[in-house]
Amino acid sequence: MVSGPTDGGPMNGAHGDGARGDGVFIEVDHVEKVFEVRRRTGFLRRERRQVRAVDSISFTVPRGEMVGYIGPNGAGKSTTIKMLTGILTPSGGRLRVAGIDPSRERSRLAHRIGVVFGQRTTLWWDLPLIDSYRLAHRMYRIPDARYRANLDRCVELLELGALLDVPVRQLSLGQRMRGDIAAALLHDPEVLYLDEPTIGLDVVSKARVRSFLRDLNAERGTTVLLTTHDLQDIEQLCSRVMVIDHGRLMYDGPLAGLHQAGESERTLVVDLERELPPIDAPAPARVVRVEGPRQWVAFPAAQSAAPLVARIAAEYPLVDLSVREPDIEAVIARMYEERATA
Ligand SMILES: Nc1ncnc2c1ncn2[C@@H]1O[C@H](COP(=O)(O)OP(=O)(O)OP(=O)(O)O)[C@@H](O)[C@H]1O
Repeated sequence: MVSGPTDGGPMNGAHGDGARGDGVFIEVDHVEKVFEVRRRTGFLRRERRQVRAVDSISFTVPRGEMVGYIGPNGAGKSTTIKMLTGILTPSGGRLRVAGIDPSRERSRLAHRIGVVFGQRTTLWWDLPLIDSYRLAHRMYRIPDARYRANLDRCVELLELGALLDVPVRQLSLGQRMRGDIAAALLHDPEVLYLDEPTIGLDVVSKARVRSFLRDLNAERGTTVLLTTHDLQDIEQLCSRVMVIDHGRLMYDGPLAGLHQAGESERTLVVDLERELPPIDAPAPARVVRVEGPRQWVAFPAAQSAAPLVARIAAEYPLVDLSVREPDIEAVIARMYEERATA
């Protein structure tokens, strides 16, 4: 990560090979992963079943982009990341990272990628944090000057100075996560896969991790693929988001477009002078909640609020009103619901 563009580091395409001429760094073309699962169904009986964890997914990621990869539990996110790192071999389709087929040349690729799994650590549990970094130094054969520069920068930006001599098992979750992120970056990876990097962190630690990732991407052009259940991670870091469900890509585009894709709604929060029966709103607008004199009227996000506001103001004893934009959680929940009932 931390090599500057002038010190001969790998940033700015200095690797030369790999990324296509058009800047595409990750290529996923109709990739599938099918697991064979055996289930006991009786005393000596076993049933074989296939789980299609990833179902003909295609996308490309250009160098330097930060992309969110989201979906409900069991959607196929981790399986995709495991195929991108070469841990798993696809059952079908074509996959390239920096021009490398991950499962065929896993160790060659390992020098160019960094991986952080929020729920597991790659650090040595009983050893002081610094020992895991020394090990990575040797394992990845990082040149001494580069290692020192990268470590110094990570220590400074992730505030690890006081933690280097502390055994990993004594670190808090947030401290360990920052330690893990540093470990993944010491060898200057061009792409960083982050699987739930802010899970379980408090607000301050989340902010610190997000700000570090933003800087890393802006300064070093590191490509980032981010899997998370925390949609604020996506809102604050990614201009593009991919939504996966049941192994299929449901949406790939800018965050703003998700609202449209989810056919989301806005809500008019209406304060009346007194408690009244639900407002008679013209369809498709409708009252979705009533609490004393306050009522919530949902209407399509693409529609102007003005006619609805004018009508309510003319027909009801209005005290105050405000319009609430849909939050991304609601939009995505709606997308999942629609798919489940389709
Ligand atoms: N090694 C495996 N053997 C059999 N089935 C598996 C295996 N790994 C994953 N699966 C199944 O594949 C599907 C996708 O799992 P995956 O872990 O990729 O989902 P995910 O989106 O990462 O979920 P989560 O958010 O819960 O981590 C699930 O149905 C899961 O049970």
